[in-house]
Amino acid sequence: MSTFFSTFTSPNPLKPKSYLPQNHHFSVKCSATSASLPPSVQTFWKWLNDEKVVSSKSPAKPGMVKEGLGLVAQRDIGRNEVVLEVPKKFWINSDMVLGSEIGRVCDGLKPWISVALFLIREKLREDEGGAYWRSYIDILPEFTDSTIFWSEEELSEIEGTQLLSTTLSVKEYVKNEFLQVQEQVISPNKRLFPFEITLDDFIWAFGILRSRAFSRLRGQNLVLIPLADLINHSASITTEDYAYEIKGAGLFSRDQIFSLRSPIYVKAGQQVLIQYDLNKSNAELALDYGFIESTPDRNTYTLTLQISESDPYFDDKLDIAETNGTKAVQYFDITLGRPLPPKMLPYLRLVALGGTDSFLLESIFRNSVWDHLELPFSRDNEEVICQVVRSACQSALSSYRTTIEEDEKLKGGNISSRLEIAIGIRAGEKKVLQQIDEVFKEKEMELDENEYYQERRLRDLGLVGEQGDIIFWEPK
Ligand SMILES: C[S@@+](CC[C@H](N)C(=O)[O-])C[C@H]1O[C@@H](n2cnc3c(N)ncnc32)[C@H](O)[C@@H]1O
Repeated sequence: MSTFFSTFTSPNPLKPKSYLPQNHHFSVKCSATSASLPPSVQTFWKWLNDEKVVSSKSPAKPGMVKEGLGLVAQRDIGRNEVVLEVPKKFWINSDMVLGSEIGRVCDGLKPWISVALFLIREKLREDEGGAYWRSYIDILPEFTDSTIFWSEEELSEIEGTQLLSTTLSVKEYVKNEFLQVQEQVISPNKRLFPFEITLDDFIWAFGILRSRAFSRLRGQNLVLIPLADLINHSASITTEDYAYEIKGAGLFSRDQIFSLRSPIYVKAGQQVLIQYDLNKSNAELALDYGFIESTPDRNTYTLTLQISESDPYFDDKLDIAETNGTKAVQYFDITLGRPLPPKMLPYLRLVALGGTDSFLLESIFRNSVWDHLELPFSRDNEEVICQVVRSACQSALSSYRTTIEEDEKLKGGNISSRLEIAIGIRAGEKKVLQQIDEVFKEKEMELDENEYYQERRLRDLGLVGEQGDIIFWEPK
């Protein structure tokens, strides 16, 4: 049985927030000095020294910080200065796993599954062969505050949120992948996996990869880089430049190295931090890493709109939607404080089009239909989209257990980090829903003032006077 099984049940959400890294095997009370480093981190650092990845002159080394482990500057580090470099030999990715003892049984597996199997095996094995990666595996946390590690009680704090359904779907996905790999790879190869591997082990490995693997690198879609994966995130670093890259190891070398730079000037003793991803929503941050930001535009809500297959005009509508870069089922991410996505209103008007307005679906309008739908098309059509969206918002708002005001009161109190995430997520989603509702409420109030397609058309033909009156040619 894995050692982390017992710690899998996460801390009580009502427990006071603690910055101590309780998710690692060790517990340390003070911060950022090498003397306070737990033995496992010291062993890891010695391993890296012995392997010549680092030296006493390295600009940064592991330290205890409020986010758990982190990288602490040993001296002043300039903006864009290289903080560490890790040669390919120390990377853990699917290619490396294919060349390892379990490689022959991992051929054809999804990259993340083979790396997960590798991590779990290195964690659970007790034979001599496990010595090489032991010091790295030992510094990996048992869990993070990612919602995939939350207990049912903790998850009940995000009841009604989109994050809850995403978390449950992700866990279901991991479970299905686990059952499959257990049947096809683990069970038939008892010699390679002579220990029990549980779903919790698999969720642990998934959580490690989601929170620590680097992606979008040259030729590397998923790679764990020991040491570099100690870098923590800072909300106040907003530079979009990548802080890390893969490059050649030198002029006369074919080897590759992973290089991490500091995006800002860091004083000796301070933590080196980077921006993980400016484009991730709070729900994504909570799911991947187990933290959120207070920046308003990290709050999003995804509206799913669709052209119903039972719509008598389904084929025409789908053709128009696809010609304009949308689909039969279309997701629109709405962000707090930002305008609606540009294609959302035309899409909504298209979905709602019917009755006497359906002439617009005729093929002679195919090239101009989307332009017409950029503006209110008819009063009926505009009224329908307002009603549909407002009632969807109100129904979604009624599925949360708390109001925004109740959430605001709880914020800032003596609460656990997970409860803080839960409150931030549910308040954020509700704010976005209210914002959407507000937009369509205003549109409802403008229904009588809008100019619709027919009026625009008459005006274009010169048939509407300055005051909006229709010009008739009276017989003289
Ligand atoms: C790449 S690891 C960084 C090393 C990690 N702190 C550790 O102790 O091993 C990413 C994890 O660090 C923690 N973390 C990083 N930045 C954070 C932040 N700004 N606030 C809270 N936790 C953070 C989260 O647990 C996240 O899943």
